[in-house]
Amino acid sequence: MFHVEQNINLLKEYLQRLDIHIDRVQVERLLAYAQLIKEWNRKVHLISKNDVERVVERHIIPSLFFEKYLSRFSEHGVLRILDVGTGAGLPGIVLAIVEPQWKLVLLDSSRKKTLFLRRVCAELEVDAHVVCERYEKFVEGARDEFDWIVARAVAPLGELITLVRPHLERGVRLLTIKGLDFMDELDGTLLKEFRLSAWRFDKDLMIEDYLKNKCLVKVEKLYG
Ligand SMILES: C[S@@+](CC[C@H](N)C(=O)[O-])C[C@H]1O[C@@H](n2cnc3c(N)ncnc32)[C@H](O)[C@@H]1O
Repeated sequence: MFHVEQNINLLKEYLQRLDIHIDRVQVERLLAYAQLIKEWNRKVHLISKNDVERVVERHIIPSLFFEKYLSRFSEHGVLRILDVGTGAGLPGIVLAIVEPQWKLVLLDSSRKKTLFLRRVCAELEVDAHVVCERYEKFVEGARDEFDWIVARAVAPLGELITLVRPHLERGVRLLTIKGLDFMDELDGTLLKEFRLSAWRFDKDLMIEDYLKNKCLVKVEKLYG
């Protein structure tokens, strides 16, 4: 059973704690999205079975962290964001719901998952461009410019940086979410080329243990 009341309350609590202001329709869309994940997860492996009842705290709220961080860069306009390995649309769909003026491209190599994403966009009137392709192929023909790449649970940090290197070398920044021990996932030689900054949410802000040891990591190419 999906604990609707509990999820609404948790979501509202975090929106307030994170100082994110969205209207009632957007809150309903986030919850409807959580419900669609739950329903589709029976036939398509979108998230771990253990997370189905906790989709709000395990998936929606961590995706809101991305929004909170990125929103400071959008004061002067629209952000163009590529979500690499978006899976069920995390964090991309959440960003598209909360920041409908941002331009989101949701990339995943799984046909079934992109089918799900197209359904979410149609059913919830979410404006995002869904692409079913491997990043390595996508980048060959990529014409679009992006400000940021976001990625969650796609690969260990060193592998992720190596994967999206073509965009990092063009000045696009990467934002990902990791455990506090993220440096263990990295070959030190990458630090000669890339600057890493970690951003941790105030521990007191977190009411769910699962979220306490997470941080956002920004990666950008060093020049000079
Ligand atoms: C563990 S899932 C995580 C999905 C989602 N970001 C989340 O946080 O739940 C990783 C996803 O990355 C996709 N993926 C992995 N490598 C990829 C690549 N090189 N290009 C495109 N998609 C990739 C997989 O198909 C899978 O859906």
